[in-house]
Amino acid sequence: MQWSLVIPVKALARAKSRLTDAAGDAVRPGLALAFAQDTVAAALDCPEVRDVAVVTDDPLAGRELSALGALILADEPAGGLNAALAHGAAAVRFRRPGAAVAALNADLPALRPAELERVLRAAGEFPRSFLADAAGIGTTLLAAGPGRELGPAFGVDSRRRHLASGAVELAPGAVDSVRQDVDTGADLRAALALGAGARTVAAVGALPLRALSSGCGY
Ligand SMILES: Nc1nc2c(ncn2[C@@H]2O[C@H](COP(=O)(O)OP(=O)(O)OP(=O)(O)O)[C@@H](O)[C@H]2O)c(=O)[nH]1
Ligand SMILES: C=C(OP(=O)(O)O)C(=O)O
Repeated sequence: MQWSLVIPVKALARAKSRLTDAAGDAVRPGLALAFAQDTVAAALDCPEVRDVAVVTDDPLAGRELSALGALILADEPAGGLNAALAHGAAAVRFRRPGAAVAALNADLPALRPAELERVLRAAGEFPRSFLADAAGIGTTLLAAGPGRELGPAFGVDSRRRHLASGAVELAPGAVDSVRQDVDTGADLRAALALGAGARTVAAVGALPLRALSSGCGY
């Protein structure tokens, strides 16, 4: 089954606030953009992915992610992450009513196409399913097969909410790169250890050395 991915990207100036100690205001927007670029590029390289729609109002993110091949949708109705995802899924299905749709976070800089392929193949077995994040508390991917509502409930403790909503928790092996979202300096070190994409590696190269030491407060 081929999937349409919906990837939400918050305005870069406000994104990744939990990385503030590791990366100050001057570099954090560039880091958030690099995460999104590496996520979208890897997603578009995955054979199970038909297309990628990015929901964002950020002009720079829109230009850069469009250049990679993503369709850019307005961040409507300006009601936060879950409203943006519901809007994105509806827009995808307006164009192709039978689409299988999956929401994927934009902060997966180590994402590998082959690992995303394993997750999406597993998702194809269920009407609605999700993948928990590396911390085991959140969600990095929520999938809805043809004819099923996405029903996004991302945010703090979303693993529990997605389970309670009836979505099946996926447990494919060897998909660390799909689980490794980056919220903190420790997450960023973990993503770099897995092997982050080229844009993230370049953006991290611009950080002061202390940002990635384990004494940065995380
Ligand atoms: N389009 C859109 N995307 C959002 C919004 N809020 C969060 N996101 C995206 O949702 C995904 C998960 O975001 P979070 O990690 O919860 O938030 P964040 O802003 O990136 O990081 P924090 O500021 O540290 O919470 C990322 O891809 C964000 O860019 C929103 O209001 N609109
Ligand atoms: C939005 C989520 O991600 P984060 O852990 O980045 O807040 C989530 O896990 O539902």
